[in-house]
Amino acid sequence: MKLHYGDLTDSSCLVKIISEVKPDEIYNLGAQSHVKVSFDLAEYTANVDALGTLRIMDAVRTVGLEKKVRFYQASTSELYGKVQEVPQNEKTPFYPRSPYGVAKLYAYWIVTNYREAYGMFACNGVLFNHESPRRGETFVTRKITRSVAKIALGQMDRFELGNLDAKRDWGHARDYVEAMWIMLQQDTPEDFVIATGETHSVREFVELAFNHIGKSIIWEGDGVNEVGKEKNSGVIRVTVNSKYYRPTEVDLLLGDSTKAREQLNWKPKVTFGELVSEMMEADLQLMKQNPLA
Ligand SMILES: C[C@H]1O[C@H](OP(=O)(O)OP(=O)(O)OC[C@H]2O[C@@H](n3cnc4c(=O)[nH]c(N)nc43)[C@H](O)[C@@H]2O)[C@@H](O)[C@@H](O)C1=O
Repeated sequence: MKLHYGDLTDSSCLVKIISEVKPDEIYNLGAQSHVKVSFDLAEYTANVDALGTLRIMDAVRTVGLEKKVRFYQASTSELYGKVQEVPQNEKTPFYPRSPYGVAKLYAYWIVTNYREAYGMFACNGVLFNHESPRRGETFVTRKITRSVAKIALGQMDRFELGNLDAKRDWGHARDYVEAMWIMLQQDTPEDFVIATGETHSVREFVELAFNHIGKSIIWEGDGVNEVGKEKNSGVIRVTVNSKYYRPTEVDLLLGDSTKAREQLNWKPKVTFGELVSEMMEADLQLMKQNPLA
């Protein structure tokens, strides 16, 4: 395996890498992927997430591999944003709610357009949130499991979150990466929703993470004044800080992956409870080994 340095904002390096490697498959997972950050870095997010996708596809055409390369685009449930129906499937209209979502909307359509215009084997995987112990520390699931692990080990007293009512269809990244690969092994390129079909609130994720360390959380107050307390001791473990709110929020995501289940014979293997446990165990280990992690 060889690592090539490159950047989605640099067309010439993309052409060089693709002409050297002559790949059979390309998985475009590159992005500024943090939704909240995209409000502060809107132009950069558009450049990387929207035009970056165009740059890769054009690089494939420039080197004459458009009939050979299979291309996977990391599309996202953030396209549904202010959801127009519940649950969301491949036919649900899009209504993105962040610069990230809008950039990914461009990417979705340029993939579709290049597939139709140039006969490229290109697929949009419309993946709902997928998590694992490798999740970045500033995404809500990992932020919770890291913080709860630190609380269990006496390294932290409490932590802050934003909107506790947001609901997400959270699956395990391992299952979802398998779906990406299966999409590219088909006879024809198509778009697929990948989701568990279950939705849970941030609040529920917190409760399960604390259950994993033998603690129950009860909630008191409203909005920014809400707190999560340990049921037995009354110690406050979670507070709300409005700095984590987004200017426009995606309140509820729930995916319908019937098409993938029927056509790709794909289904998620890891349950929500197993996902939270795996992430908790990994962060307990990490914080034991390195309290400064
Ligand atoms: C599919 C999609 O999945 C991800 O996007 P995301 O859903 O925005 O992920 P997240 O973990 O940042 O937020 C989930 C929810 O949790 C709420 N929330 C509350 N309190 C905090 C908090 O303290 N931090 C964060 N980050 N979120 C918080 C927040 O307001 C939101 O409603 C990316 O991979 C993206 O690239 C992607 O494509």
